[in-house]
Amino acid sequence: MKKKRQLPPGYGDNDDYVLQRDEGRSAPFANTSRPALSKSTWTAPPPSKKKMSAVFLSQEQTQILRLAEEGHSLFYTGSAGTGKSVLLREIIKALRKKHSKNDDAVAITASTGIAACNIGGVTIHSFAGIGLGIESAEDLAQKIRKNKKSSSRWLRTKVLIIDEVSMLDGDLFDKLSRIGSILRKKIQPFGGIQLIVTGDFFQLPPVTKGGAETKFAFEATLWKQAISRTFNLTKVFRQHDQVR
Ligand SMILES: Nc1ncnc2c1ncn2[C@@H]1O[C@H](COP(=O)(O)OP(=O)(O)OP(=O)(O)O)[C@@H](O)[C@H]1O
Repeated sequence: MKKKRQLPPGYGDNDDYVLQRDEGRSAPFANTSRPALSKSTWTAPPPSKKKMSAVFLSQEQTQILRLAEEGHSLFYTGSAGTGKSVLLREIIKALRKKHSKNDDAVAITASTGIAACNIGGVTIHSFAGIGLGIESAEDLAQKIRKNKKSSSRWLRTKVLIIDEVSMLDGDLFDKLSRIGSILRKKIQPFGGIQLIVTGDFFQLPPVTKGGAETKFAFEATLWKQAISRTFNLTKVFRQHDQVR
């Protein structure tokens, strides 16, 4: 039976920023209630001899960037073209600068190899050193301990970025969180690592295991504990004729 799609918890909980519930998103691309493509998006800055920043983040993007810099664990989403990737690149830049003394502080990962490539990262499986990740969290943690590279990565990471989270299985999210707690000897989810998670749960779902029912990451037991803020980007930047 087809699973009913639902929004992650936290939508609308947050009063720092407008988190608009976009009811129309259960029928992606076919709904008129989505924000109209903005005409006043961005005009290229005038040519100048001085090096200028190419991106001017919107107010909602800036708000998320600021919270990421302050160390909050957050999830942000938004439909296609709302600038999730652009924002992620800015967050990575800012957090790398913040943790410039530790090269391993910012771990950039995604649920799939292609998505990871797009952001210059690795898959979450590769970061975690879990292989296929079939074993229990305890067994996997034991295995990771024997691998110096993987275990030191877990210990040195301060921020874990996960892109395309819609394709990450909820049980795996819980497992990774427990592994982090075991290896870092801290009870908090992911052993206290800051999480920056993004993706669109209305785009790509997790891969099914031989037809088995999949659990979205936001349905994970530890999702709510691990993610303190949830944001929905609403301003669409991509124009109709723009190719992805
Ligand atoms: N703050 C901004 N100012 C101007 N243009 C922006 C801004 N943010 C994003 N864009 C532009 O909007 C387009 C879509 O951005 P981006 O690819 O980051 O969206 P996305 O949400 O990741 O889309 P998708 O989910 O389809 O991958 C790009 O052309 C990008 O350059």
